Amino acid sequence: MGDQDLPGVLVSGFEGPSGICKDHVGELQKYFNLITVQDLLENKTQVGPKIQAVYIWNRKPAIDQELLQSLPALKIVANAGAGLDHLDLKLIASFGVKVANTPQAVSSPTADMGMALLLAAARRVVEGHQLATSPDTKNFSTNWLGQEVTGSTLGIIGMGSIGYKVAQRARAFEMNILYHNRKRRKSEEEEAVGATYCERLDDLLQRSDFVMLAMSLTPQTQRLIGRRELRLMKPTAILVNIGRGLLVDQDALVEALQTGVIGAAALDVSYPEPLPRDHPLLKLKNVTLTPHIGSATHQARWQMMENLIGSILASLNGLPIPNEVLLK
Ligand SMILES: O=CC(=O)O
Repeated sequence: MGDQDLPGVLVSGFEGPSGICKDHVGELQKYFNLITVQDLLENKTQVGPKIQAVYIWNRKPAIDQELLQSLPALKIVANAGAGLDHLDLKLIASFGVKVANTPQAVSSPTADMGMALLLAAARRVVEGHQLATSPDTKNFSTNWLGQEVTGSTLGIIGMGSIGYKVAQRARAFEMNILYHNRKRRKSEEEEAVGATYCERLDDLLQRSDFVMLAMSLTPQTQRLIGRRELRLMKPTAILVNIGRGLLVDQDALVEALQTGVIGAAALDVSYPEPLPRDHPLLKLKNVTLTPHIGSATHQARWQMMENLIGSILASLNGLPIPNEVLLK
């Protein structure tokens, strides 16, 4: 534990992949007394009442009824990231606790990641790397053909801040851009990136060479891309997912990739994460997988931490909370 006079903030831990970012601990300790879940478990009655905020990093710690009941002084749950599918917002609100997240910090790096995956899958970068570094040079070839990005059509599903930044980037690659979203963007916003609205998802799927999933996971978007939707796509189409694994029916995706229903997939997200090591997606050459690293840059992660510090301090001081998540 840190300085006992500072406000108590619960963090998942300091160690391992689910701990908070190691480089951030010193900065956080300038403002807060960091209390780990382990500290809380070991001494619930003494530690629980000191905790005024929960700092969620890598979707940890999980917030459930039992945890909320053990934190009587809790004011805010501060979540690193844009997605909120791991939080029960109604439950948290029922305890009078606020929620904040960090949407601005993640949108550019996640859009960059979407383009990185799109380009990698189109130009078969991972397979190419394996070929170029293989001890056996007999297959080394410059007849290593992929899909042309310039002039192709990108369909973006989910035109929030991440989707829009993808469109800005895709425009520089001279792509034709279609998008589908719950709400149509203003015409000036469409014109600024040259994006055409597709009211029908099916239209977008049929017309796109690349389909990029950039929406959040909700009960309405869960498994939005299933067997039927994959069959609407072109047999050469490349599906890129920078949203959440559950946006796609993964079994249907495996089948589509194995049988040539679509060309390839590039996924930053899956379910579960990580995939079991014997999962069929891991065996397919036409799959590029990364470990949910959309926002994983030094700059974005530092900004996320600074934003969360700001939101926690504002809530503890009774000020308007930057990036507060309001219940719809
Ligand atoms: O997954 C990343 C995020 O929710 O920002």
